[in-house]
Amino acid sequence: MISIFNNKEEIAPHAANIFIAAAQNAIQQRGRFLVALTGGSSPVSIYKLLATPQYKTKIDWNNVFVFWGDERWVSLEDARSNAKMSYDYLLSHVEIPKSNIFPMYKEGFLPEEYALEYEKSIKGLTGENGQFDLILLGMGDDGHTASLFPGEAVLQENHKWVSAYYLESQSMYRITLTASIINKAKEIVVVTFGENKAHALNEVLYGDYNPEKFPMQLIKPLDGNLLFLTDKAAVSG
Ligand SMILES: O=C(O)[C@H](O)[C@@H](O)[C@H](O)[C@H](O)COP(=O)(O)O
Repeated sequence: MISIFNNKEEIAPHAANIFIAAAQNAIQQRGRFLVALTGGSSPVSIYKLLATPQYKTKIDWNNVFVFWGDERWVSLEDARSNAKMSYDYLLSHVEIPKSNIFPMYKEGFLPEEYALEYEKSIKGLTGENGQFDLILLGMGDDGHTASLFPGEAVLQENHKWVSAYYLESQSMYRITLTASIINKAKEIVVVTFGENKAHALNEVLYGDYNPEKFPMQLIKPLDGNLLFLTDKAAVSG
């Protein structure tokens, strides 16, 4: 499903309300809310909103468990860290136990080793079913999502839930949830807007199936819901 807003400012309250509803339902039904956050610039206004008293008091943060969809393999203080961004705008402003937060980086680990650890951490909460209550994703201008980049071997990963690899084009390691675990989620919300996304979004939604070129096409929940939150500029292509 796709919801098209007039502009990006209208997206944030809608996304924040989806987050709150998903958290309240999950906590009511299963006693905890398991969410994967996204990096990029698109979620910033959503995180800021969730950190305001009006929104944050609607969630029992003690029962929220935070993971990420992907990460640049950089320290948690690095300006490129998705975890840092999420702390700066959201996690530092809510009463969430530190032990409920699972950044996709750990000092002293190799990225591939930590990918295995990260998968274990997810299994520790979900068991073998691997079901997140909510996964937030963004989409790059090239149609990548999380760190599922066009043409990379990780696109074919059907077994591992978490994978780390060296991304030549950015000269850095990336660590990412794979499509196989993302697609197990109850709810997947893709936040992407602006005219730069128009070409990729059009291909992802209406083009031929070619996930090697537009990896976002791999995101097809097995049993859950997929929602795109976008603006008019991104559907103008
Ligand atoms: O940057 C990241 O951490 C994510 O890996 C990436 O998938 C991101 O969501 C897109 O690149 C969109 O980024 P923008 O929201 O900045 O357009």
